[in-house]
Amino acid sequence: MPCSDDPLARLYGRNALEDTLELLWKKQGKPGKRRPRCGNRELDLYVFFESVRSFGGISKVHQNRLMQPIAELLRLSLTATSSGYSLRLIYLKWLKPYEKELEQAIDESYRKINIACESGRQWPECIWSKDARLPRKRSRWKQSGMRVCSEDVQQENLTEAEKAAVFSRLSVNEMEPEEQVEFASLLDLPDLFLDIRNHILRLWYRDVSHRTSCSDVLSTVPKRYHDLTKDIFIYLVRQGLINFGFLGKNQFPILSGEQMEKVPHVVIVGAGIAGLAAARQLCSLGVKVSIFEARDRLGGRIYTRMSLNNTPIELGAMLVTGVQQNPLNTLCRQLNLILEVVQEDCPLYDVNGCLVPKELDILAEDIFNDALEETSKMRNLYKNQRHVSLGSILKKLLEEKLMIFRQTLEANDCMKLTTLRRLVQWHIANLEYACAADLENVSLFDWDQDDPWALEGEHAIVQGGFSQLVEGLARGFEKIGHDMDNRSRNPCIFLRHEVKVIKWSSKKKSVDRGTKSVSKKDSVIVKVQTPRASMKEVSCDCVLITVPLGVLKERSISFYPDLPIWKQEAIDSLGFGGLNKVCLVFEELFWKHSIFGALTDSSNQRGEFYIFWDMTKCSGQTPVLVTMICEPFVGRNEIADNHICVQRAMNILRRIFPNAPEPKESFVTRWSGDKYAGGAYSYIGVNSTSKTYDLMAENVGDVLYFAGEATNGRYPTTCAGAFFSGLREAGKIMKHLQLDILQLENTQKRRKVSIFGR
Ligand SMILES: Cc1cc2nc3c(=O)[nH]c(=O)nc-3n(C[C@H](O)[C@H](O)[C@H](O)COP(=O)(O)OP(=O)(O)OC[C@H]3O[C@@H](n4cnc5c(N)ncnc54)[C@H](O)[C@@H]3O)c2cc1C
Repeated sequence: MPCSDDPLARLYGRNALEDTLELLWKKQGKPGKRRPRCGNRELDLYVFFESVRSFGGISKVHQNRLMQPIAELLRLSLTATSSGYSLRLIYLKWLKPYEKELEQAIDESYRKINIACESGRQWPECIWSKDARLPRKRSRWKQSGMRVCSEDVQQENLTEAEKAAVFSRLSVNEMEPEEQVEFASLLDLPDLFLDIRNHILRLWYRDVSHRTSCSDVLSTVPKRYHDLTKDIFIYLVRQGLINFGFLGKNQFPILSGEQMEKVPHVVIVGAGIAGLAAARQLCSLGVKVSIFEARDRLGGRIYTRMSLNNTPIELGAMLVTGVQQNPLNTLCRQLNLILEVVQEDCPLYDVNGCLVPKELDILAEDIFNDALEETSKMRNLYKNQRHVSLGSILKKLLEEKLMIFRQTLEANDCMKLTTLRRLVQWHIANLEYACAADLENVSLFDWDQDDPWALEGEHAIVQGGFSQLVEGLARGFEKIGHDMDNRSRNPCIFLRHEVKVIKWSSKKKSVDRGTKSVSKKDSVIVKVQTPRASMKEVSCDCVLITVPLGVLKERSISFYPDLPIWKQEAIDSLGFGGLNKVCLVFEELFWKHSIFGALTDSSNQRGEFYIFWDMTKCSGQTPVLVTMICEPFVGRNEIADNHICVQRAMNILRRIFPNAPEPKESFVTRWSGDKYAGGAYSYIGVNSTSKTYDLMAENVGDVLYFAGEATNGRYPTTCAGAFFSGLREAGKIMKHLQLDILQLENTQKRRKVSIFGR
């Protein structure tokens, strides 16, 4: 029987090994035999035994000198000679005498689980790979086709559990740094941790429309591992890795009036995706949550407006970036929404309206990418000048490359160089779109610090509009748009309620372990301006602030006492830039590409209407084009009238399509001038570093928590990053308030779950 590639089967195999060894030791009068150690750590006997077996037994391992790869499977950093020798001795002493019994017991456990899988009883379905053997390699998958309904993500060579781990952005066969901290006692047995963790993730990803309960998980796992499984389950819930989003009707427990008094109360400022993600997570655990939102709508920088003929127009975010690993993909599955993958091909039109010849287009892209690559090598050269900008170095390098190219040209070929210059400007604009900043303000050192965490997969748009995700997250919350007087037992979102003042104290609070409630003595006071412009005070145990960085920079919310200096400095130094859209609704479709670019004459216009996105698929019918205005040209367009912005966009479009008709409807955004946004998204400016994001995320004195796009250094700028940050802070608050996730689960079961989720 080969080793299993399935974590659950491995858990049963491990359990069988442990049972058998204990029995045999007991028979020999050696109960509770201590575990062998090697390289200063406890040896994982199950992995050891199965690895030796998969290599054909200890004699073969010895003959063929295979102990080194086995040491690697055991994660031992031993030299070839010492590992071979000591491991062999350990095997001969601890496992060899029991080989037969162990083989029988493990194989029997594999057989049983196989039968259970085939008959669909008792254990959940397992992927059983006949040739699978340790180690499991993390592999990637091919990009999928045009339409993604996420369950059809076909990942090659990955088992179901491995897919679940990859979906969760976790390493399949390594403990993540956070996991190592939380489960330090398992550092010697990471495979045990990983098998349980990956198994739980798999159960969740099998059906993300329902809550995966701890008892569901325990019913599948050998008793020996129940305590550990509970801990890992709680950790995964707290980290927002399972049981997030919209989980059917029975999501929120109903609290009696008396319970409402006792449970902790959390105020969330802002009903963007970060605030809603946190609110949903906290409510599902029985926390009393009140969300205050200054606008009269949900979603913040996710804003789908309906045109006159009911066509969804994305005025804010429009792309689900990296669909395969994006948690918003899971939300789309839960809400039965369809994601349409965007074709990446982006032909570029020159100022004369003709397509740029392919070879020139490729050449310009190569020049740009080479120069960009070289900027990272320049970091060493400028390491003592932290304020050097990406723009200053990149532009120098580009100029050098263009000069070299010029020397290769014939005298009559100078047109080529001019086009090449325009193309290079286009690429600069495109990077300024991604950064929401003039590259002259972007840090040379850290601008791309989030690259290692880029989410896998293509980009996609949400059919019907992005705001549906936000509406989904807000299901079950009562929306109150008038002066607040919350008698409702439902969790509430108070629209048109602007938080003006937050009074807080960093004094430690006492948590009553009996009731798990936090003493109200030092609670935070939040002052809110209601729709009728009166001020109300609300007290709570802690506040989660999810307002955009632009709002914090403006100091539109006053803190008493002031925020600590480190926090205020982080707010002041992190960059926050602009991006606007002009959305054009047409009667008929007259373009053929999903995305296309337009070159401009002068670098002084490079980011104005330089790219056009076909958003027709968002509605499915009405032709819509969206074009961008990027930094550093956002300001001058925000002061222009709408019709002027539309005409500027149309002028560019008519260079390409001279007969383009007037749009029948148009929308122009002004995110930088928006009082409740102050810009589009964050970037690492010349005064900040990647660490600034960590400071943005740090809570102040267990009472002020911060979420939102600008608090997520791994996934900044995006909706996914904002969503993650909401879950992250909900997890921190759960931990601080000592919320007992399992106790809540049991209470819900006893009450047969009364709900107010619709
Ligand atoms: C034009 C544009 C295009 C974008 N494109 C994409 C894209 O394609 N893909 C992508 O992933 N991301 C994109 N983004 C970024 C994305 O929209 C954001 O990262 C994300 O929506 C941020 O969510 P959030 O919850 O952190 O903040 P927000 O959505 O801004 O939510 C914060 C909320 O706080 C509220 N608020 C502010 N002040 C107060 C106050 N005093 N009291 C109460 N409430 C207050 C605001 O009204 C807002 O609703 C784009 C952004 C813009 C502007």
